[in-house]
Amino acid sequence: MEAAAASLWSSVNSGIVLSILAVVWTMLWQALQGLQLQHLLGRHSRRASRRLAAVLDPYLTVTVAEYGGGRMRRSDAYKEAQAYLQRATREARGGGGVRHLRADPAKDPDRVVLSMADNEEVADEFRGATVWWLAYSAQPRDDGGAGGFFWGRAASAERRFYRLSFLERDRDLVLGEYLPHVRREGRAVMVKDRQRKLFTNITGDSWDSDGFWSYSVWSHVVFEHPKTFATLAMDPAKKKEVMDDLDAFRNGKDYYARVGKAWKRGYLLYGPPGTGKSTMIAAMANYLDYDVYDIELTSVRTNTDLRKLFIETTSKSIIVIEDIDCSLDLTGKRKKKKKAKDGQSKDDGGGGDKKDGASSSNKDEEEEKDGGGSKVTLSGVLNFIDGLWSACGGERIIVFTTNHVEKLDPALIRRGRMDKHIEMSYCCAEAFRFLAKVYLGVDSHPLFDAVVALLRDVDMTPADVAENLTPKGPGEDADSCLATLVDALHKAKEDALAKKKKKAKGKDKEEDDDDDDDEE
Ligand SMILES: Nc1ncnc2c1ncn2[C@@H]1O[C@H](COP(=O)(O)OP(=O)(O)OP(=O)(O)O)[C@@H](O)[C@H]1O
Ligand SMILES: [Mg+2]
Repeated sequence: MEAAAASLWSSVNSGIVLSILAVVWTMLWQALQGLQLQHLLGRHSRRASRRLAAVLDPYLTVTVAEYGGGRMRRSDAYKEAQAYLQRATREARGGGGVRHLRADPAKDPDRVVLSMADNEEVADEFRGATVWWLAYSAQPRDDGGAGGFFWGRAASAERRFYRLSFLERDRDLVLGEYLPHVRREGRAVMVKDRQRKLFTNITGDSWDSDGFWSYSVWSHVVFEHPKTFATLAMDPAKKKEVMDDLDAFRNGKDYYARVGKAWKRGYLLYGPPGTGKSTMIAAMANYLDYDVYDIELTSVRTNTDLRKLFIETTSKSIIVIEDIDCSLDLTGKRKKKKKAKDGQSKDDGGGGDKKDGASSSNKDEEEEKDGGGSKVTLSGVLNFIDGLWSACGGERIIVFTTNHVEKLDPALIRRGRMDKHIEMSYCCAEAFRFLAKVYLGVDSHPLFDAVVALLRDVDMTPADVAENLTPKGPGEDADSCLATLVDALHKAKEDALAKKKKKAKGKDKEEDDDDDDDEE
């Protein structure tokens, strides 16, 4: 009982001391403000006040190291904390802000990435709790010359750290909620700030983002395609459907986890040349803010190489195989022919080509051994789309384009592999009106009706319509461009009629020849 009373008394005492200190400190602080010394002493006095308070309510710290656990790659947690703090540094103003910044080269050569300089501290608020982040660095161990070369620049660079300090009473809040919040927000900042890339499977060595000289199955350039859905001409209802589908995919992480599906989606874009399939891919990438991996299938030697390419793609990306029907003979006929030529039974050949999943990998190896040039097979591509490996990483969209959907093997384009089939068609009235608005800035014109009527009879691609609507010189305006389009449509109509007549004539002649043969 006595002990309890003593402890109560001591906590009351410490409460009183704390209150007195707080009052004294507030008075001192106001006096300093009055003397306009806040800017000079602000940071030092804040730190001193925290040390004072720490005597009564101890601080806990968490250190985030740039290269944690002896690994060669920068730790994700460090990168996320850095991105989070970069934003906090950008947003902090006045006395609470960081005064000493560190500038690192940015991807854009004219800019720098600003972060906290060493020994700078920034305060952050989270649900009523205050935390403090301190940046500091340590010199690396000297491991004597050669090692440094092999481990790359990272080994010789200084090691950087962030130390997070918080009050013990906020322990659960900070560890359980604030730190995950920092990582999440940091990731979002990284995604927003990153420069999107267009990758191609022409291999090369390069410095990676962590300063290592590395071999990569992909090489890239910055992705800067200007096309967006706002300038893509297609049936508005169809466009909305595609955009809604992309939104559902992007926000569907929980849904995919709940139904036990890998977080990926396949799109098949089909239609005649010039109807906007490649353009649609650029619009999708810009809409989702994803990287694009463009696979040139004829340069992929084996199914194993195709798998490697897939594994090295990152999430939040669109993987594209254009003109899939032309890239390779994916129907399995090639193999049957070859086996027939070798005098082998047909039964042990092409049937297995359509197998998917991990079980087909032995078949893949067999298939890879015969034939020359690219030996990617249908089963290799099926595996690539929805084999076990394809589930790694998540958040990927796979897009195939083709001019001849009827030529593709049904196994390749069944739902589940290519979940959404989008037909890109010839220019319709809506698409024309849209293009006229985008290219000429006109909503209506006396020639619109003529164009719309002609488009009903003639197949013209959006690419051709767009070309005719593009002013070619300073004297050209909406009137002249629309007149050019009407002429082009008339000509296309005449050509189509002439072609039709010629075809009919050819057919009649063939029938006549057949009749003669019968009579003979
Ligand atoms: N629907 C469209 N909306 C706006 N512009 C379009 C559209 N379709 C085509 N274009 C324009 O036409 C050009 C060719 O289009 P694109 O390369 O996307 O055609 P494609 O369907 O991929 O053709 P291919 O089958 O030959 O690869 C692009 O530069 C684009 O600006
Ligand atoms: Mg194309």
